[in-house]
Amino acid sequence: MSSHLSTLLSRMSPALLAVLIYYALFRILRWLLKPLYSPSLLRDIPGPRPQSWFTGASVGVIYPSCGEGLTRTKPGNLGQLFNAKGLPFHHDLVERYGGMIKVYGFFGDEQLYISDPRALQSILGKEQDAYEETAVFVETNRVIFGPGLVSTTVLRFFSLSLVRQFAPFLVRLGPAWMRRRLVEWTPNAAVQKVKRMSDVMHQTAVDILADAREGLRQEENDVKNIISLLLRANEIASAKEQLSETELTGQITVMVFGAQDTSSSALSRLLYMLAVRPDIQQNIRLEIRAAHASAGRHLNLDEISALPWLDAVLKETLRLYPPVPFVRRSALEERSIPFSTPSGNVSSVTIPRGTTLFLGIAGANRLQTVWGPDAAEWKPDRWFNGDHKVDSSGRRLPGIYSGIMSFLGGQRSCIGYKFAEIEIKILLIVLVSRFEISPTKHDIVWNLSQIISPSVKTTDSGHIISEEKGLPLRMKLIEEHSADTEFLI
Ligand code: HEM
Repeated sequence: MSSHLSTLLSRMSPALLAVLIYYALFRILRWLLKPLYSPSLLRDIPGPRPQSWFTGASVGVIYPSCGEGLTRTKPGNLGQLFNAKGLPFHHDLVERYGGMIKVYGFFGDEQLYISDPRALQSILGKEQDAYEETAVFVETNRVIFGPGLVSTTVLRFFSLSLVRQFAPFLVRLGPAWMRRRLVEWTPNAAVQKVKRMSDVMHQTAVDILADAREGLRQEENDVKNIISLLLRANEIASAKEQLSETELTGQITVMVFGAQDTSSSALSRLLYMLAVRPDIQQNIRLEIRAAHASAGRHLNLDEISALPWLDAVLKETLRLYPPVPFVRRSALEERSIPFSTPSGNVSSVTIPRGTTLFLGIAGANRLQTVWGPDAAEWKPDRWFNGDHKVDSSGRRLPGIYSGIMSFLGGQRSCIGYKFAEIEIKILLIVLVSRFEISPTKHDIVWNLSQIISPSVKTTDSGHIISEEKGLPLRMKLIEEHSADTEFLI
């Protein structure tokens, strides 16, 4: 390939070559100077000062509360928004600058970080057709969840979170088999780990499809699980609408893994909160016992839904600790986004086509204007105090689940939120009625990736010396249940 290029260049007349080089330089210069002659439409939006033009400057300040992981990164770096230890940074950002914030991506690219209810209503509501998932999100998912498409990382010196930004470009590097080879040859442990993960996900999806087909064959029409229903619907769809085998596998992967890590993240945080708050754990236990005593049999879905402490604890934990703290969108065309200013007035900002928006799920879930001055505290009983989930101008957050944003809102909100709710409640009923849950002496940290996950931190003189994924908790069997062979649920 390079010999072709050098042959081509050697045959080109020097004059033509010079014109091409000058033209390329002109385009680059024009792009670099654009901010000087065309003032930014986002110039009045507050936000942290840019410090690095190349990697984007998310913040001009190092937040002491962000922990060692963040203070170790260079200031003014996209890595801060995507840093594994960057959760407090996201919280501080919204507390400091409010619901509409300007942050910076690569090459000074201006982006918005939005938690304001009015703006979110517009983006996820009546204007939702003007926004789409970012190319980064789509391509990364295609790379990781799509079969044989592992092609992210030839840039071994970048961390994976940063590499994610390059996925849209890298995914165009030739056909799938070539990208696969590139990844196989990349001498980087993180890249190889993603490749193995992707392979396991793909193989699992293939196995699930095969099992579902076998189940359908044996049980004919009496199959009710979601994957068999999908397969059957696909079989009877017209040829034009039918999903290919690759698309089917991709759907299964997204469904299984979109459901798994989010739910397990939520459950981890719930168990942890109950461990550190034995009083509230006991409230749940008592109401479960009372419900069992009055029903005298397994609780049905309505009876489970009617347990007030269980419900309040789930809502409050998902509010304060959403497993997915933000999602991103890209503007398909120029749009105006209305938002409330700190003084309570309505303002608006016009965003150019292609602007990247961070939809701040965690930020919106903690807005004092919506949740009150104790917004940053875990207080399940706030859910007993009536509906105060509107901001000062009467705006509700457009979250699909009780006005919290954890499952998002609008047409691309979580399709599995009801399933997640009931699944988590059933698991908690089983665990809390059988075990007393308490914390261990381990130091737990909550890591930010696309989804939050816990790990155990070992420190020496204030420095992290090791970290291991997991959440050790003490589970003590409650005496009266030691002879149980069956749970009442
Ligand atoms: C606590 C558990 C869960 C949380 C916090 C959660 C959160 C979310 C969020 C925030 C989104 C929007 C992502 C975006 O637009 O970028 C989403 C989408 C999605 N979720 Fe969940 N989810 C959970 C459980 C589940 C379960 C159990 C399933 C499946 C049974 C599921 C399936 C999906 C799917 C397929 C989408 C994509 C929907 C679309 O793009 O149209 N999720 N989820």
